[in-house]
Amino acid sequence: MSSSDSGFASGTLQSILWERPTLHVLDQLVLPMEKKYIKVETVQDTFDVIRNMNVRGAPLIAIVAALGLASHLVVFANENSGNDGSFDKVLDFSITGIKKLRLSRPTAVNLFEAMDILEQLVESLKLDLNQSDKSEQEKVEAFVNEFVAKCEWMKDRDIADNLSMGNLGSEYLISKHYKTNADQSGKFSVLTHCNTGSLATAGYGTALGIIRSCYKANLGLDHVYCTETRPYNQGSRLTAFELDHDKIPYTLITDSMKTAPIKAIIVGADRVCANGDVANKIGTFQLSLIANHYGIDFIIAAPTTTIDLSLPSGSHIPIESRSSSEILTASGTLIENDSSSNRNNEKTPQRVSVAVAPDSFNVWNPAFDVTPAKYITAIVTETCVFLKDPATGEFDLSSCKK
Ligand SMILES: CSC[C@H]1O[C@H](OP(=O)(O)O)[C@H](O)[C@@H]1O
Repeated sequence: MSSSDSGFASGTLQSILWERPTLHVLDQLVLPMEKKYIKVETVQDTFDVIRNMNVRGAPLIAIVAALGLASHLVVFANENSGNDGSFDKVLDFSITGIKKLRLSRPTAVNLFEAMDILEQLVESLKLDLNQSDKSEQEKVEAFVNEFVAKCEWMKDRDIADNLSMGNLGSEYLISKHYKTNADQSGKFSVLTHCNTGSLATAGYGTALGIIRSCYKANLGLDHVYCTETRPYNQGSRLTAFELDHDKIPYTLITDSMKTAPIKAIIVGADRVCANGDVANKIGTFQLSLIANHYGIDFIIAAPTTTIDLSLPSGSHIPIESRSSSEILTASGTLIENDSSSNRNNEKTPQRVSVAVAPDSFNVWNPAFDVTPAKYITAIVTETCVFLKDPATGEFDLSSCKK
């Protein structure tokens, strides 16, 4: 089932709609031309919307996985309530769902952090409830309530992290006293890549959250350049849309353009390693080289749920390779076409894909690349801004250096 409205209501940009136990996700494959929510009812639905990138973004992937599993668990528990062995069935269902969702996308560590939390919760509740004198039905009810509450906690934690990161990152940017123009007015612009806003998280965003906070502070940031971010076009379809929606001055540019008058590049992350190497959307690494060539700051914004201290460096990060069709075609939306009008003769957008090369051409489509820590100026999280130790030139992500 999906609810849609063509064009854009002035409502807030909500990547997910959660009304326990029902989950709808905003279909990002048809944004910005169409606002359509998809109801996610099963673990398979959840896997599919993540795998197919109806929803995307490191934090959002984790939260949709958790809430999608929670939604299906409630229905499964109701269908099995009162039957013998229903508690064991619910435990098995949860573990099986967690294992399946771990396979949806490999690079963003947030997904695995969330699945680890849920797996540990299942194990601890299994022990506690089996040691209790509760009935089978009471065990199931207690388990489901705890599981769903934990998933809702992840959603709320993400929003809180983003707001905190926004403040810390804004303070950091302003502390740099960038002077872009001759009048030394302190006005400056930044560039961002891919989408790291409300559409990549449960709300507000990471790098785009910092941009939102800094712009609202009215202490310098007055323009944002965003790259289109081929092949999925997160920048042209999602980030430009978010900036337009928030009335933050922006300019959309191609991925190859590097002539913008910027003072910093600020991007998100899908996985930050122990040494500060970062996996992020393909094209990020070359931006870090450009930043270092021109001597401008290259800043990573990521909640601590994106930090993976188990990996010593970026060479250990699994990089997702996606379908060649995503590169061989440019997807868009057909607006002006008589055949696309509905029975009321209103123009309804139709999603179209146009071939940019024959499908016989050889393609390589890695969704991410790795930026070495040496090209990174700062890593902003919700708890602190990590800077390199001047003595070693290295990040120590186990402690915060403001
Ligand atoms: C807020 S982190 C978003 C992060 O995720 C994006 O990847 P994808 O759109 O493929 O999920 C991109 O790497 C962003 O930086």
